[in-house]
This record gives sequence, structure tokens and C-alpha cells, in this order.
Amino acid sequence: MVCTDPNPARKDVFRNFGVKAVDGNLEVVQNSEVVFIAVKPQYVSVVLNEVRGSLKEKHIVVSIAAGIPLATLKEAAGDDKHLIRVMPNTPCLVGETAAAMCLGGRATEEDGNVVEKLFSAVGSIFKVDEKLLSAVTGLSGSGPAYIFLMIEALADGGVRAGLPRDISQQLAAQTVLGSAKMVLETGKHPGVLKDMVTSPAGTTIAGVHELEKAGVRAAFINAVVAASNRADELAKL
Ligand SMILES: NC(=O)C1=CN([C@@H]2O[C@H](COP(=O)(O)OP(=O)(O)OC[C@H]3O[C@@H](n4cnc5c(N)ncnc54)[C@H](OP(=O)(O)O)[C@@H]3O)[C@@H](O)[C@H]2O)C=CC1
Ligand SMILES: O=C(O)[C@@H]1CCC=N1
Repeated sequence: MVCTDPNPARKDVFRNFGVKAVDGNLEVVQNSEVVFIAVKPQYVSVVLNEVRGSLKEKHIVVSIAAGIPLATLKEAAGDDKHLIRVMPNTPCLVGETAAAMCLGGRATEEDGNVVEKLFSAVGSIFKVDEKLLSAVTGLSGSGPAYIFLMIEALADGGVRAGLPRDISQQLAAQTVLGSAKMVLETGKHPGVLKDMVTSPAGTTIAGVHELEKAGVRAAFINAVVAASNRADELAKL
């Protein structure tokens, strides 16, 4: 695997992951079969224009850029290219990404399987229609930030109630991890799992009541919709 970045310090980051860092995008393409475009959305076409002459039939081009449609990738790379859009998230760094993908240009089912296999090594990936990729971006692409903010706030609550910061943060993070595992492993509706925690006149309903008073459900829904709308706006850059 080879990578590049204009910033030499970023190349050191790649090297720390055991990845070879080369001098420029053309060198990446010449030494790869699956080419990942992981620049900011506004630079995707610039990079594709730069490398389009070097992209051959064997190459699968994967863009992870938020918002940038397959049609734009096709225009910049050429309409004979095997193009795939993926929306991953940062938990890929710990082997737990939640990602979605869609195929475009000349990409074949076989190309899709290659990319699916690559992402399956670092989490879960789902195939969706391109029209759903902005919603994926708003939910799981941006979602880690919502959850980190929630963990930070829960830890603050623990500190407010008297816990030492380090224990509070670990309890908060482990609570999110364990709860997510229960949803995935039991397949039960989250509302059913919530009810299992909530004793009549107990502690949990007192906490849940506060969250409902603060409109926390609407806040999460609005966050996903706002981020999804922003992904649609990026498509027009
Ligand atoms: N961060 C996230 O959680 C997620 C991000 N994405 C998508 O991933 C992409 C990258 O995001 P993110 O990592 O946050 O952004 P960053 O800006 O951190 O990373 C992009 C890197 O690309 C480099 N770069 C800029 N221009 C070029 C070029 N012409 N050739 C080669 N490299 C170049 C930048 O260098 P320099 O800094 O010197 O300009 C920078 O190091 C975006 O399109 C984003 O939408 C998708 C899912 C999740
Ligand atoms: O904030 C962003 O635009 C990127 C895309 C998804 C997550 N981070």
C-alpha cells in the first residue's frame, strides 16, 4: 500500500501505520490497483484531473469525499473509469467503521466486492443507492462526533455527581460501547432495551425525563438531517 500527502509531517503518520509514503499522486496511481481519493471535497476534481491520464482499466477509484457525486467523479476522471463512492467514519482506526458504498462509472460487482472486502477488514459496510449517501454521511459519517460529544457530556455529569474524571470517562465510554453491542447482538429495538433499564419510579426514568424535557431526541434527529443537508450542499461546490 502506498500513500501521499503534500505535507511531509502527514507522510510520517502514514509511515507510522507501516504504509509507504511516495512523492505525489501519480506515483500512488502507478503503484496501486485500488486508488483512494481522501482529500477535502473541493479538491477531489483537482486530484482526479491530475491522475486521469494514468488511470488504467485495472484501477478501481474510491472517493470517500462527503457530498461529491459519482457524476462529478466521472466528469473529472473520465467516463471509462471504475468509480466507487464510500462514506466511512473514523472508528475505522480501531476496526469498527460503519460505512456505506455505491458503484458508478464502469465499476463492476467484482470491483464492489473488492472494496467491500477492504472495508470489512476495518468494520461494517453496506451497499446503498447513491441518493442515500448524504443521509449516511449525516448519520454515521459525522456520527462519531455526536457520540464523542455525548461521552464527554456524560463524563461531565459523572464528575458533577462526584466521580473522578478518569473513571467517569471510562464508565461513559464503556456504557456507550456496551449499549451499542446490545443493540447489534440482540437485534432488539433500542426502546425495548431502554425499558429493561427503566424501573418504575427508579433512577433511570428520572434521568430519561430530563433528556426528554431537553428535547434530546429532536436534537439528534436535527443533527443528522442538518449534516445530511450539508453533504447535499457540498455536491454543489
Ligand atoms: N474526517 C472524517 O471523519 C471523514 C472524512 N471523510 C472525507 O474524507 C476526506 C478527507 O477528510 P479529512 O481527512 O477530514 O481532511 P484532511 O484535510 O485532514 O485530509 C486531507 C489531506 O489531503 C491533502 N491534500 C490536499 N490537496 C491534495 C492534493 N492535491 N493531493 C494530495 N493530497 C492533498 C491535505 O494536505 P494539506 O493539509 O497540506 O492541504 C490533507 O493532508 C474529505 O473529503 C471528507 O469529506 C469521509 C468520512 C469521514
Ligand atoms: O465533517 C465532514 O465534512 C466529514 C465528512 C463526514 C465526517 N467528516
